[in-house]
Amino acid sequence: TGHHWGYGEANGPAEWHKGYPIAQGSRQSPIDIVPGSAVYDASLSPISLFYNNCTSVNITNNGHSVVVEFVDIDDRSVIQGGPLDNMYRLKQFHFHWGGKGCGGSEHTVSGKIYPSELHLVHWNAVKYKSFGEAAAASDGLAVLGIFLEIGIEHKGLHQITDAMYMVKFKGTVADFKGFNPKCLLPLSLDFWTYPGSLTTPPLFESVTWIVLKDPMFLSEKQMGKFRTLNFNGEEEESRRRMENNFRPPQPLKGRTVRASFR
Ligand SMILES: Cc1cc(=S)c(O)co1
Ligand SMILES: [Zn+2]
Repeated sequence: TGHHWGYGEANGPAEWHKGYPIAQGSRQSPIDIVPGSAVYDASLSPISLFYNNCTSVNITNNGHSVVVEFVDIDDRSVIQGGPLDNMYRLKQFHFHWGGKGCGGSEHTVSGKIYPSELHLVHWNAVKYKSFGEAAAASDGLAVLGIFLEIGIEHKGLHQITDAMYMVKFKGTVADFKGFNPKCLLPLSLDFWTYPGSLTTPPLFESVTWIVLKDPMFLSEKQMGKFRTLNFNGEEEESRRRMENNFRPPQPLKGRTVRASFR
């Protein structure tokens, strides 16, 4: 059916406003984070991640990214603290990345773009009955953003990059049990936070963003495995390598970015 959004010339971020007018809204994501302009807020408590009983279910290629999904029928894996008024349930995580030698993060820091960015998506199950309902509510989602930087290989990431051959094409899914994303966190949980949106259509302005200051590191070889994924389905003749699946920074429109650290 019709024209679907993507990251190509004809259907990429610059075109999304045609199908999703909120793309030009007042709290869109990502943004360029300028540390010098962030406001230190001593009232921000530390972020707490209770992932010890998290239950990963599968890994899938949805034609836009590679996604690991979790059981979210109870509060077994939640994020709380920081700017959040209550706990939010972990639903899935996914990545955005660039082409070889190129940037691919969505948030930038004083214009610096990272090779990739990990998004851990959580929803407010205290106030809303489903992810879908929460995703459309101004305080419905909390996304933890973690930059990826090229460096030493990441031991915890191997389980993910080793599974990518099973989800090469759009619409493929594979079992992916027993993965705890806690292993992906950097040492420091210092963060910036601001009110924003999903970075893909429908671009709902429902996300409290929590972006960690420090990146996690992975090797170029591991980063290369992300680029073995395809945007296209196995049956499509046009083979399109999955890369540059990131939305560029959007206007701040008067928003304040708060910092949990001095
Ligand atoms: C729910 C969701 C959140 C983000 S940030 C994304 O890229 C896709 O879907
Ligand atoms: Zn994302």
